[in-house]
Amino acid sequence: MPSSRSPKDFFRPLAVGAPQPLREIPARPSRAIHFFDPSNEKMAAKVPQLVGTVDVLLGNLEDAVKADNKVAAREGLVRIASGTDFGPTQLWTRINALDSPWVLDDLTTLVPAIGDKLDVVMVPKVQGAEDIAYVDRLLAQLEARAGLDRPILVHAILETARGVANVEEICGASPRMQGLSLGPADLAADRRMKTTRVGGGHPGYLVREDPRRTSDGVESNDRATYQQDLWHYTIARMVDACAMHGISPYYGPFGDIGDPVACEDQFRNAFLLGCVGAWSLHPTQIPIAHRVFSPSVEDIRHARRVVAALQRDGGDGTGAVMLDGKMEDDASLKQCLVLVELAEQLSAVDPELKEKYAAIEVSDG
Ligand SMILES: CC(=O)SCCNC(=O)CCNC(=O)[C@H](O)C(C)(C)COP(=O)(O)OP(=O)(O)OC[C@H]1O[C@@H](n2cnc3c(N)ncnc32)[C@H](O)[C@@H]1OP(=O)(O)O
Ligand SMILES: O=CC(=O)O
Ligand SMILES: [Mg+2]
Repeated sequence: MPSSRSPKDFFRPLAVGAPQPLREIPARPSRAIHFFDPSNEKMAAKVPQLVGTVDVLLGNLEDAVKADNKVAAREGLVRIASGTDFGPTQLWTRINALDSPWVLDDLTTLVPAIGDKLDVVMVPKVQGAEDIAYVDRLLAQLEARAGLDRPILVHAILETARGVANVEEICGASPRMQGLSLGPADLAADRRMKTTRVGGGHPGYLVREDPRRTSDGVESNDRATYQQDLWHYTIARMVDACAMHGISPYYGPFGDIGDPVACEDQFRNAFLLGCVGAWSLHPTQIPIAHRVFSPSVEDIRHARRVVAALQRDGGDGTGAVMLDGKMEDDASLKQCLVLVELAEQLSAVDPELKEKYAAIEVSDG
């Protein structure tokens, strides 16, 4: 709970007439958050055909949109959102940074015009709870004036050293907080890391096998090296902070569009650590994110077998059993239920996955 508001006030609307804040953030699948620049005509033209093929479409107004195109991007997003039926696909936007000359107009334009269609506002370069408090109050005022009946949620990008230091208070700063994304490019710059990439690893960040000596005492030069994950620490902190506050963590961008293999690896590391999705910068990254952030048929089969084993003969899920030579108990059951619940949520939005998961046969034993 943030220190700036007492527990009794935490779920009160921040403006008279603003919608009631949510007590729980709905777990809507958001495996790929697909970025498009609404001022780019070619990209904008692709939005209608992307509806239904991706969990989230995000109209980006911040970095990657030229300064001269900021107004066109904002107006383009209003036009696209007004003229598109998004069906099951969520619509998000990334507004400009809170210290930029554009952000006030971003919010005061978007909320009255398309606030009823916007699910989530992504706020870049969040430094602390005070940034969320500012957006929270302003959104409440704008929602009240626009007569909106549901609150727009807020997603923070973790891309400054101070933001990382304050990650727990950011996650708990408002009932609007929906999630956090890692912003590896800005974070690297802010931390003065010596990298030049948008996410992903670096061949120089590695561990090396110890030297091996042959029987005559000569050192072998043949020592294996293993590239390490530059983002492990930050993602792990994000995951814990999000879990503690009941919101969702996401890996952010992977800039090497031409390297789908490394993109998939980076996304999978994040998935295994607890993230629910990642950004897609190019249409080719959508299927990668959907594949990675959907549990495999094998994982769901195993998870269902564990659930069945612990609930067999009226079992209540407690105790220990042996399955395939391994001990399963209350704790492994809970892990399996995470996967089973995710499969159910994904089945509700993805007919292909629904069919695959439904076809899984769970054998006894
Ligand atoms: C660090 C950060 O902040 S990351 C987040 C901010 N960055 C972004 O949002 C980047 C978004 N993506 C892009 O700008 C582009 O994909 C780029 C610059 C990376 C590559 O663009 P291009 O060189 O045009 O890619 P490419 O030639 O492969 O595009 C093929 C087609 O897909 C379209 N396309 C490319 N990216 C997208 C996209 N994100 N959404 C929809 N359509 C897209 C192109 O317009 C092109 O259309 P066409 O066939 O009608 O000509
Ligand atoms: O905004 C994203 C980043 O990596 O920076
Ligand atoms: Mg950034």
